[in-house]
Amino acid sequence: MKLQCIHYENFRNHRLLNFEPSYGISILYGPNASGKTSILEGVHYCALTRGFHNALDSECLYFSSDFFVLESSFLDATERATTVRVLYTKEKEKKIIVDKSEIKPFSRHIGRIPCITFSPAELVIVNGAPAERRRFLDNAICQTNRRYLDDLLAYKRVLQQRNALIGQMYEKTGSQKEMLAIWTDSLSRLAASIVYTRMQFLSSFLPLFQTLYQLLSPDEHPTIVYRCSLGKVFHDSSIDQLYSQFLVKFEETEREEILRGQTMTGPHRDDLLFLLHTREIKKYASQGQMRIFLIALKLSQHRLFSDILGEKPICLLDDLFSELDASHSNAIFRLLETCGQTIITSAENKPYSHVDSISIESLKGIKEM
Ligand SMILES: Nc1ncnc2c1ncn2[C@@H]1O[C@H](COP(=O)(O)OP(=O)(O)OP(=O)(O)O)[C@@H](O)[C@H]1O
Repeated sequence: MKLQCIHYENFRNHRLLNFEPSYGISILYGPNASGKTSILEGVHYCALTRGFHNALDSECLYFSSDFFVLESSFLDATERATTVRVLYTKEKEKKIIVDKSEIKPFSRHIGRIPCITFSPAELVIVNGAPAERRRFLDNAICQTNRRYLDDLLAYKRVLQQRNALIGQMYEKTGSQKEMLAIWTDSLSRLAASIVYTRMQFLSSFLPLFQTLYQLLSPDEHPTIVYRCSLGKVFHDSSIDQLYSQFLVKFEETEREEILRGQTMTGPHRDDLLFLLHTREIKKYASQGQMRIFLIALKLSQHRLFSDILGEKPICLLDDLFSELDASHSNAIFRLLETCGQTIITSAENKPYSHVDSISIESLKGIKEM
């Protein structure tokens, strides 16, 4: 997938701006706070319907304005063009228009413009709370598997209903018990399908990840383990086996769940363990090792998407090279040369060959700095 051009109006600090990256690797350089990250964020909106790091739409609105517009055009591997327009107004919320048709719900757009990101703020995937790793895994799967996104949305709804019910169940009544059995069954089915899909994804992802990681840091041995709140699960378990395990677990923990007023087992409680030489990375690794781990995760995601979709995702890499030594930067660069369109932001103009260096000052339009 390639971004041909994108136009920004009232988006973050850009009143009016056009950006046309090259189809290979571009380094977008400029001083701090000149709006480089905001340019990547606009592309992210057009590809994945939202800004970086759960930013609210209203936060992306140029401070004193009432609306923002992003207009972009993409070309896929068969040279078919897709135009994406994102329009946000304070009053009417956000609209996504793809090739002149409005998209609703926004989830229907996910996967159309495959894209991967790297930003220093995403280091929380490696060293933050389990929810960050679940979000990484879910986002990765959603871009290539529509059913998974539907399951996740349905799971969230059923979980809310079940939590609301067990929150009221200090005094059990017959009808509440019947309702609980219905929600538990639905939740178990969805949970089994989600855990199954996550484990399938990891079994394709892990070998790719280990190979790529060792190209970046040859003497280190990373691994990833799926930690399931069900307890021990086998990688070759079927959806039906997982479903039965969930039903048994919910039966065993019913009293405790009612006492606590919440659902204690399920994919919303699972985690990924990231290990380097069998030690948990978030407890023992250096800052540089964590960065390399994250970069390897993202590049593996890129490889996997390319294999599944037959389409190379666009790479949006914010401040990629800070805190990395020259040998790791060079190794990453060699890998990026095969990744298709890549846009890297940097405070400095990096002297790499086969790279289009773009100064943010040179972009057309009015920039507020
Ligand atoms: N909604 C908004 N309206 C106007 N300006 C904003 C808005 N949100 C953020 N900004 C400002 O836009 C500027 C550009 O931020 P951005 O993160 O894109 O810069 P950058 O070039 O990536 O900086 P750095 O090199 O320091 O990472 C910052 O000064 C930021 O405070």
